[in-house]
Amino acid sequence: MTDTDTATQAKFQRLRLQRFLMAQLNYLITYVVIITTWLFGEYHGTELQALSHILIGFGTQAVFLWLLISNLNLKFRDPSMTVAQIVVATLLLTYMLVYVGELRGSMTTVYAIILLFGVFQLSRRAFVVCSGFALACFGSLIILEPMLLPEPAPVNRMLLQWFLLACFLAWVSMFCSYIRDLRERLQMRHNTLQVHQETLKGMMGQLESLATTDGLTGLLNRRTFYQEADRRLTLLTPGKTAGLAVIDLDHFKQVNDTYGHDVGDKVLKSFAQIARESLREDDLLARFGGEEFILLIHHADVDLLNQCVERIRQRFAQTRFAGLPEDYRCTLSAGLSLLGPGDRLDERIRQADQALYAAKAAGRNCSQISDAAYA
Ligand SMILES: Nc1nc2c(ncn2[C@@H]2O[C@H](COP(=O)(O)OP(=O)(O)OP(=O)(O)O)[C@@H](O)[C@H]2O)c(=O)[nH]1
Repeated sequence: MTDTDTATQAKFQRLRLQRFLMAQLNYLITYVVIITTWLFGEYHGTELQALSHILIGFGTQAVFLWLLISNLNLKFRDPSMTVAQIVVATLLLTYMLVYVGELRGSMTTVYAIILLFGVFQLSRRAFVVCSGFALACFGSLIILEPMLLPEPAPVNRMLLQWFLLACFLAWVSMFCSYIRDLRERLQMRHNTLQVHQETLKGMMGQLESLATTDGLTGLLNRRTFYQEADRRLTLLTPGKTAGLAVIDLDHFKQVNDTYGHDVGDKVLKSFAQIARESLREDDLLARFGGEEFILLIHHADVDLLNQCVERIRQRFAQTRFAGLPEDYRCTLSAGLSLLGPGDRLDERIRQADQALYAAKAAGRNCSQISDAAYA
């Protein structure tokens, strides 16, 4: 089970416990009714019956609480145990109604309150079955009362109460069904919104990627390079330098003209891959334009910068590209420079560019270091 699953499960368990505790208020009301009717001599049963009702109530609720706290309820098909809790509460209420005499009429509404606990959990069918069960329990009173009490209530009154309860529960069922529909619609709307939110997030990510990277090579684009390089320049501490290299593929026009633009694109993509694989994660590599690339290595001196560029140059010069003849080798030239704290980026790029021209003039497939790097 993932951490998210565990968190969700814990959240639902908390909700179930909250609902259970709320139901205890209902029980409390029935205990208060039993005790007060008994105190006022209105309770038609014995003390033992009154006590047994309260004890059964405490006992059954203790079992539910234990199941919830020990997470054993999670093993059930319905971990909320809604039907079981409704059945127990309905039976206990019926047991109480036998003995509360005149209060019976008003206390029948508690059946509806018990059913309300199932409004979000029970299916429409289960809700109707639970309502039917409540009616059957109350109906059984009409049959059993003459056997249980010496002075049973008049049958006509009992039948009328049963009929009123049936009407009331039918209304509650309809109302709960309406609430459930409303909730389902809200849930659907919420789900749709969530899907839209995910899509938007994805699109934002794509837009960001489009705005910051070069579509062909996947490297950073020129604008993002400037932003990030400027930021890194401000982080340079006195005495430290960053290495800057402008890299240009040699005779690239020839590749395009002879073997086609598609092959040229593949060479550009391969260069990006080779260069990225030859560098560390935090080295900044960007496509500067056309077949020109720019590299910034944080905390590098001339030697380190030279080593990095040489690594790329040699690997690139040894690579065979699909679409080019077997013995055709592409090469690159590079101009190197160093950046120190307080330096102007565009000025250093211009110097690296000049060094690149020098490398081209020196026969290509090599790198040159700007004199300014030694200053
Ligand atoms: N396939 C492809 N070619 C590109 C792309 N961007 C620029 N180019 C080509 O790169 C070539 C650059 O040519 P030049 O600037 O003459 O340079 P070069 O042929 O590499 O010569 P030197 O730099 O002097 O070695 C041009 O033909 C551009 O069309 C691209 O995205 N894909």
